[in-house]
Amino acid sequence: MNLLPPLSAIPRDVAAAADYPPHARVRLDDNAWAYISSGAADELTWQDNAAAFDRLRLQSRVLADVRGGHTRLELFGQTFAHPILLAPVAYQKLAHPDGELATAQAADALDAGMVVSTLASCRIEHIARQTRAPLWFQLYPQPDRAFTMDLVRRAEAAGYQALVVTVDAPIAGVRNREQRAGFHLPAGIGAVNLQGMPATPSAPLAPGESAVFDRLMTHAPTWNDIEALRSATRLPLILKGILSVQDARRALEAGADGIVVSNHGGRTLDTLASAIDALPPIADAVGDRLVVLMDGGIRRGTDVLKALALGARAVMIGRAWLYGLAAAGPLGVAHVIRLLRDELEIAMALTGCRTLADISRDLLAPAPRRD
Ligand SMILES: Cc1cc2nc3c(=O)[nH]c(=O)nc-3n(C[C@H](O)[C@H](O)[C@H](O)COP(=O)(O)O)c2cc1C
Ligand SMILES: CC(C)CC(=O)C(=O)O
Repeated sequence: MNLLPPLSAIPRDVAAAADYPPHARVRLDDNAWAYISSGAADELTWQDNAAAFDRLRLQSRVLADVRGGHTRLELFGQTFAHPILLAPVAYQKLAHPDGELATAQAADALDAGMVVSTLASCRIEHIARQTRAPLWFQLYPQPDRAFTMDLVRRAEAAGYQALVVTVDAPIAGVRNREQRAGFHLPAGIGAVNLQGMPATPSAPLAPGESAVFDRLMTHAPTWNDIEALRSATRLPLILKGILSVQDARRALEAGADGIVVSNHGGRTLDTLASAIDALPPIADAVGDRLVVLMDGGIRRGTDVLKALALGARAVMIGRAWLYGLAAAGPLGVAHVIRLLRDELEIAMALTGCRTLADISRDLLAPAPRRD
C-alpha cells in the first residue's frame, strides 16, 4: 500500500533519473519498496549492472554537422521515435494505484515502446486501450500450456505487436531483501491476467525430494516450448534474459527474431555478469541475424549511447521509470523517459552522431592504462 498519495507534480529537485529513488522511497511502505528496489541475494549483479556502465568512457567527436538529426528507428517493421523502451515490470499497482494504466499513459505521451508483463496488475486489454505507443507482451509460459496459448491469443487480439518470452526466471531468485521484509502482495493487487488458470496439483514433498527439481522446475519451459511458440504465433518472438553467445545462437536456431541481453536487473541469479559486459560478444555473434536489445543498469542517456555503441539496437529500462511512477505517477514516468531521451540526444550531438546509424564502437574510449 502507498503511504502517501503520488505527487501530482514533478519534485523540484529532480534533474536526473537517479534523483527519483528518494522520492519513491517516502511514498512506498517497506513491503512495496522491498519488491521494487532490490536484487537477488547480495545484489552484486544489480550493483554491477550500473557500475559497469560507469566504468566505460566515451570518445567525443567535434565539429560534426548533426543538423536534422533524430533518434528514430525501426524494429520488426515497427517505427519507434527513440530507442528507449519500458521493460516489463510485474504488479505496478505496488508503485502507484493506477499501475500499468499510468505507465501506458506516459508511454503514449513520450512515444515509448512498452512491454507489458504477464504479471501485470491491470488487464492487458485495458492497458492497450490507454496508449497508441508500440506495445509488446512479455510472456511467462504457464504450467498449463493451453492457458499460455490463450494468453498469447488475447495479446494478439488486443494489438500487442511482439511476444517477449522471459527465459531467465523459471523460478524466482534468492530475494533476501524481500524475505527480510516479509514481502507479500497486498489485497487487491495480483496477476489479474492469470485469473481462471487451472491449478497445478502438487503433492507435499516426499523425503529426499527437491522443491526445485521435483516441483518448481517440472513445469519450467524448455527450448521445445520456444519452438512450439514460434510455430503458434506470427508475432515477432524475442527471448529476454540471454547472457551467453551459446544461448544467443540457440535462440536463432529456435526461430527467435530477437533477444534481450539481460540478467533481469540482477533479480534472478546473483553474481551473473553485468548486462553491458555480456553484450559485445553476443552482438558480434548474432547481431546481423537477430535484433539484439539489452537492459540492466541504465540511468543516463550516456548509458543508452554506450549500449547502442556496443551492439544493442535499442534498450529497455526498468527501475529508472518505476521510481518515477512511484514518486509522481504518469508524469514521473514521462519525465524519466524525457530526461533519458534528452541526455541521449546531447550525447549523440557531442559524439558527432546525427542518427542512431552513426553510433558505433568507435565511440568508446580505450580503457585507460593503470600501470
Ligand atoms: C519490480 C520489478 C519487477 C519486474 N518484473 C518483471 C516481469 O514481470 N517480467 C520480466 O521479464 N522482467 C521483470 N523485471 C525485470 C525488468 O524487465 C528488467 O529486465 C530490469 O528491471 C532491467 O534492469 P533495470 O531495472 O536496472 O533497468 C522486473 C524488474 C523489477 C525491478
Ligand atoms: C515472479 C517474478 C519472477 C516476477 C519478476 O519477473 C520479478 O519480480 O522480477
